Amino acid sequence: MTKYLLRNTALDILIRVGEGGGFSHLLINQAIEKKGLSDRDEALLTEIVYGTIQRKLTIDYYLSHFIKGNKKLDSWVKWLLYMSIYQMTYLDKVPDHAIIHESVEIAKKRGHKGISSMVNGVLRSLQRKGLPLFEKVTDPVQRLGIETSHPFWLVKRWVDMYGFDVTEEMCKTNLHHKPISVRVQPMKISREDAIERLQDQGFEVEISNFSNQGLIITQGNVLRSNLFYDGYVTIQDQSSMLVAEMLQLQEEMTVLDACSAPGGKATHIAEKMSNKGVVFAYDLHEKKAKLVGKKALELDLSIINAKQADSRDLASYHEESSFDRILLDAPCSGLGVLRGKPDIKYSKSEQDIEKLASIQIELLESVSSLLKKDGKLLYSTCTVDKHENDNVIEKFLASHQDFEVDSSFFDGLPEIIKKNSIGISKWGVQLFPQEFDTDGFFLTRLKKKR
Ligand SMILES: C[S@@+](CC[C@H](N)C(=O)[O-])C[C@H]1O[C@@H](n2cnc3c(N)ncnc32)[C@H](O)[C@@H]1O
Repeated sequence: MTKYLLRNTALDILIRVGEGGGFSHLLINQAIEKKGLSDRDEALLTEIVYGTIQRKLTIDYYLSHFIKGNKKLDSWVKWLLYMSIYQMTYLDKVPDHAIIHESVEIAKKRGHKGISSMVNGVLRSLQRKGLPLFEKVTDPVQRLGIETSHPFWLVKRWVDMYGFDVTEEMCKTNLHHKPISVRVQPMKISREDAIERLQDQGFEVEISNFSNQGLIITQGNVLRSNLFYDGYVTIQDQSSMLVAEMLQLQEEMTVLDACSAPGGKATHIAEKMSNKGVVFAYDLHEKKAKLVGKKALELDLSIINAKQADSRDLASYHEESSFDRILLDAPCSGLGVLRGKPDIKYSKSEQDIEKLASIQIELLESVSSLLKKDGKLLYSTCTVDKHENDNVIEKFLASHQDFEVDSSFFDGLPEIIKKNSIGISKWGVQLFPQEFDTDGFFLTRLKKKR
């Protein structure tokens, strides 16, 4: 594909994301499949789209110094400028004059001469004058938001919850790539053999401290390895691997995974049970529930019973006290996964967080009645927000005297977390992305006393 076409494709994706017409990771995958891109083109397309979205607010601040007044730009022109400024500022491989030339060509084809001259003028004056300084922004919270491209409300919320320093580190970490980690399917291959085979194929691999099935791939695209194709390893963030590790699973248990799609944790649970027992895996959406079944098949796990259901109504399918273990990996705002899904930081609002917190409580209330006495319930989210994490647990426990936080949960955490985590509270563990290079994630384990 020519560089011109590649940038045009990137622009199409950015415009659709900007209009709320899809998530960037899905649109990129669609484009890659449809256009059959080479590895290099795929990497550049991904870099331009993700990078531009990831830095959107910072770039908008830069742009505001070169387009004065309230000049209203068409959405496609704005994205073209964002995309061009991203490449000029953050990518060294392509010279500025080539980026400007192609942007002007795109502007000519999509618009008219006036627009292409304006694009040319803006990009050339940015090239000539250089980038404006952040020091001009005097409020530190606002400055942090602009510098790291996070919306003001979110930075302020995090500063109020966790303090300025933790927030600053988190925002900075969110701008960088996260290493890919995989989970080995232990019934098909040992971790040692998987390491050897991956290394033989040229991958660089490290062992995870979070799970004895976990590996971190520091070099190489594991999606292209035959171990991945053949279901010997599956992609999973290390923080998510902690969930099944902390559920104290045994063979022949009856387990509920109330919010299970696409099935990362349900399959891990089945592996921990050596595929003996039963895992009921539900999801609100039929299509998504099917993904869980598909994933179980890929990993040769037969004890997972994946179905569609609203887990707030599970009492109509299962009797009270029927599960040894329950996982509630709740729907959440996803503010812990901004490195992989940068669109989330612009699409979520404080009202969404309120709504999600009520759904999380409803789900907890409903599934908790299905837990056996002495059973364990693990609650987790991939977000960094007290309202959806600590506060949900606190509220639930205040009205459910028969439950408590299982104190042995904290003893069982990996040493690295026990020694270094800044997010341990009496309600559970908040992992920040900067701490262990994982997603931002919350988990805790509750126990039923009577
Ligand atoms: C965080 S994701 C689960 C990820 C999954 N546990 C895994 O490891 O692959 C939350 C899931 O909850 C589902 N969900 C949302 N509301 C639900 C409800 N009321 N009942 C059941 N599932 C629900 C969503 O469709 C989404 O797939």
